[in-house]
Amino acid sequence: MTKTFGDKVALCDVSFTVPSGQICGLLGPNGAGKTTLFRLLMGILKASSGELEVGGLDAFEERVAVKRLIGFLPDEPVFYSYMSGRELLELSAGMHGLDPYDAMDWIEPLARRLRLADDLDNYAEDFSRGMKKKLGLLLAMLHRPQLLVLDEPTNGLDVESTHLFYDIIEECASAGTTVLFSTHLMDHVSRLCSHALIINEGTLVAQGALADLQALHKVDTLETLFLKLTARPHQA
Ligand SMILES: Nc1ncnc2c1ncn2[C@@H]1O[C@H](COP(=O)(O)OP(=O)(O)OP(=O)(O)O)[C@@H](O)[C@H]1O
Repeated sequence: MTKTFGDKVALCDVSFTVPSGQICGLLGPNGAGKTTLFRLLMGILKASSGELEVGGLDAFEERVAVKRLIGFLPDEPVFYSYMSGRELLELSAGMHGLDPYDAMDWIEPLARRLRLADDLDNYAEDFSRGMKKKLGLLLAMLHRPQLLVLDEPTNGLDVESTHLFYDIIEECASAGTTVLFSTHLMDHVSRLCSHALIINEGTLVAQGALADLQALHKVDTLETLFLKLTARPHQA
């Protein structure tokens, strides 16, 4: 699958699979194409050539159905300014055809674990960056999607919240949810993920189980592997 913006090739012949029920880290330097890949997965963008499927459905042509399979946390979640966190969750539940009371019964314990429950009745626009990320995760998980797609999920989270966030993601994966998340934090991927995709300048340079990738490239750490596969010449 290839995605161009005018003359710019953002993703070039990228072909990948995310193993079901696993946590997969999407890594790449700034501008590598990670957010573009997520926007293609969500049907926000259309591939310039090739295909991208989610659960056997075309990510663009069948994007309404695909959105039922995916929970997406954008890097910078944006909310309606006049709605509280709770109202946003209830609205989202309705859009997914869920009973809002049942949905809140399932999501409120998670809000409590993330220390967000006491703020749910405040306007989401007034939330701090980390609080917006937490609400974004709850919105992504609300309809119990098969695939969680998280764009730099721990950006803006404090240390304790990062641990709580990852605990929840690991529980989702244990329950069968597939997780794909982008980050620049190699140690987080090493700790959390079984698999990784590495993109460099729009090209997929590695994909597979972390242990296999490190053995294949004869490196001890993911960071060394990343630096090896994404080395670029200095700018003049
Ligand atoms: N709408 C667009 N129009 C033109 N170019 C774009 C557009 N969206 C992305 N690009 C370009 O595509 C490339 C990939 O961008 P993308 O945002 O996917 O990178 P990224 O890996 O998410 O980067 P970062 O780690 O900095 O968030 C960049 O060169 C970017 O400038």
